[in-house]
Amino acid sequence: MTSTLGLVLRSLTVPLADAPSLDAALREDSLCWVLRDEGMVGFGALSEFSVRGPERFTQAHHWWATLTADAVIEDRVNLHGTGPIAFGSFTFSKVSEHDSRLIVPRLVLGLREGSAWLTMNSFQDDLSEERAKAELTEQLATPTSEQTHALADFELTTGSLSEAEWMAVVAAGVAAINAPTAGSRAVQKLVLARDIVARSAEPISRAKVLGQLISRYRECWTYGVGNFVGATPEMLVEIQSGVARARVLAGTVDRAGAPEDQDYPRRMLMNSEKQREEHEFAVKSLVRELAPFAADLSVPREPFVLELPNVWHLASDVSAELASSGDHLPGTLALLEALHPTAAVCGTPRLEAGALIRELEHLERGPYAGPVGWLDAHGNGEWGIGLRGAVLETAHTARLYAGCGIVGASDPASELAETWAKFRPMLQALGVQA
Ligand SMILES: C=C(O[C@@H]1C=C(C(=O)O)C=C[C@H]1O)C(=O)O
Repeated sequence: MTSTLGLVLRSLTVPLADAPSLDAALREDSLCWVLRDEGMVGFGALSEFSVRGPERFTQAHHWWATLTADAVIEDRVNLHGTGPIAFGSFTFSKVSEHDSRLIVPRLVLGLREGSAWLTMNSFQDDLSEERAKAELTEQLATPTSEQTHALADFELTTGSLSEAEWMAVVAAGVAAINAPTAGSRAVQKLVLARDIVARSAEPISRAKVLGQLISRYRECWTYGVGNFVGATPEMLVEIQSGVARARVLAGTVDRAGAPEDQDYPRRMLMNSEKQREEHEFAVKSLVRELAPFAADLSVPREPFVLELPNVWHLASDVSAELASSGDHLPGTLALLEALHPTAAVCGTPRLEAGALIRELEHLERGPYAGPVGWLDAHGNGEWGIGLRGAVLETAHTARLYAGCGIVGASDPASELAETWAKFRPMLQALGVQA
């Protein structure tokens, strides 16, 4: 943990003409949050807060609130993401041995609505437009890895469980759903995940991996916070000017080998009782947790089919006007704490599903399926669910995670196949697969 007691955060945001594209700006250790070429890339860590345990959101909130309370901010751009921001990643589990963290970069290059900006943060009185631009030029001059994106030489191994063991876990989950034990509330949906490990002969280029994800997964938020990288299609919550938006996903069909038939995804998702049920659980759980914070909540009657390069998902975009108590809107981190984990990554009911995951899954999820994103000093931010990602454990090793919603009608072999479809974005970005 870095103590920032007594330090005054200063932040300057200036418009930037001739900005490089965000993927071209990525260096090996950049922070990243990009959707369709827009978003933010951060350089350097001015200040970082690391935390573990059940109070991780509250403690992170206090750190950020203290740091920004007396901040001296000059924002000449005023867009979503300008001013001082912190990138962050929180573990799925409150008992995880991985750190949750917030990182305030020294520099942020941002692009939104066609406008580019540069933010410089400091604890000294040394901010100026010239200095910020000079530091960006210096950052961009540092080379990224020479590794070209050819199919690299990788060895893939299973992580904590073999495929057969994981299918047995899914079968146990299905059995628990179909024959609930007396005395506890029955689990109706459960999300079970697994991990695989990719070892590369060559050092993995984090910048290239992120670049691949940005260019291939245009409907996904490509994130890079510390050693956690990926491209998630699921928005836990975006908060902008008092409005919260979420994109809830659940229900998946693999596109690999799918028939050409245009109607196939709709038929497989919209007309499938199992998929619709899984989706319903996820939407309901989000709405239930969001409702206490909302003055007005808008929930679509029907989901839509979201097309990604690897899979189709059932998707629902929910939005809410946040209710203020006094003159305060709920803090971003308070909202995250309430919404996480949704039934898209945990299950229904949440407590019982969580207990069953701990009992059955045999996986340290780390940051996988936890919130990942950024927040500003005014309560705005974007927090995706950390899916379709990997932890770059060493220069040569990536641990990939994927999970599936399990209901009473789930089949272990189909769920195993679904995890492979969900590993695909990272496998392709690493160069393990074409
Ligand atoms: C759990 C994951 O994805 C979640 C589970 C889904 C499903 O079971 O259909 C779909 C989207 C996500 O909400 C994952 O990608 O690892």
